[in-house]
Amino acid sequence: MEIETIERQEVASFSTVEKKYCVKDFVWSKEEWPMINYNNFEQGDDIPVVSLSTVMNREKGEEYEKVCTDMVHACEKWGFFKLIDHGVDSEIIKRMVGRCSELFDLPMDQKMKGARSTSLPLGYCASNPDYGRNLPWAEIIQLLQSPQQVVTFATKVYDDHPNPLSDAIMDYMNALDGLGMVIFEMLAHGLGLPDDFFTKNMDKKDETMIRINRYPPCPLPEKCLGLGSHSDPHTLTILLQDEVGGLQVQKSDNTWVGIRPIPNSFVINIGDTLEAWTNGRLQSVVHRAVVNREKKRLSIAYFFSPRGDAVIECHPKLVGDDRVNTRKYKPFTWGDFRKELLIQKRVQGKAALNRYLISS
Ligand SMILES: O=C(O)CCC(=O)C(=O)O
Ligand SMILES: [Fe+2]
Repeated sequence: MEIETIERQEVASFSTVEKKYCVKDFVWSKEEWPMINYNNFEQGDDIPVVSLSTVMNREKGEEYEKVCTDMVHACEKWGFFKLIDHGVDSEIIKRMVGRCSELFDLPMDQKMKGARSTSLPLGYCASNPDYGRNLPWAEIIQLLQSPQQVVTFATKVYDDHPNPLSDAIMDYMNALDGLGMVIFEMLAHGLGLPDDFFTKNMDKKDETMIRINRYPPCPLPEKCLGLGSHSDPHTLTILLQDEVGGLQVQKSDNTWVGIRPIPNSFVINIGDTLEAWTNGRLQSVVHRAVVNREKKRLSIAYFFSPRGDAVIECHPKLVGDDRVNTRKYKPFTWGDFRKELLIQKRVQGKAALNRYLISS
């Protein structure tokens, strides 16, 4: 089929009663067209795989030290690693994936009952109209780690209470919270900081957010993106991706590499806030999601955040070591940083974090 004909097609998976989309609305500017396919993973196979099998429920010995160091090295070099043997109950994951897929398969008018409001980006959204041009080829649900908000959302969509969707989401969030605290402690330990350096700021969960992304098959994947290039602004992301593939990470030479999905694993990546908190030691790396013609894809990103009043200031141990001998970022609170993010329509690259850079 001619490209022009494809571009004129209506996109049923994103169109609502109020707004009809055609493929052309999702075409990105040329510089952003993905040059490697969703299922090209070879270049990304160097991204480290970390296993927790030898550290879960064990005394903290030599093995623990080694895995902490490996984790830190992965985050210094790549900002990303794959986590296997993570101990999260596979039933919880299966239920979460099942319930979320069911939800995305519902008719649009039912999903729109849980639509996000204009003031707060929480709830269901078909693509992301805030982007103006360059619309993401994705349906997105964003919710805070708040049982009340999750129940309200699920009840709006399904009109019933109690509800298997909200139970699945809450169980998943709670399980990932536990895993996240383990990772934060290991990163702090591997950096030579007190183990609770990060976690002591994470006692409140309501700043933590989940984003569930579903990418329908796309008739023009060479000109569209599921999610444009961005870094995650929060501290740490635990990402679950299904077996399809589509997550790509930008290397320091600006080339893109695909992350091969491994069954029963998570992808962990460092967010901007943790980069600042570690004086740039751990890298928040730009990534994106590409789409494909044949298969729908599901990914679930869980973004950890500290309390709003937590001051993001690196530990003195990370200043003046042999790598960095000055402080790179002004201290800021997560609450202030979050406010900045809400004002921006699209987070592009690391513009938000760069505001706090101390110019040298
Ligand atoms: O779908 C993916 O693999 C990436 C998702 C992502 O980067 C995000 O939600 O921030
Ligand atoms: Fe992301």
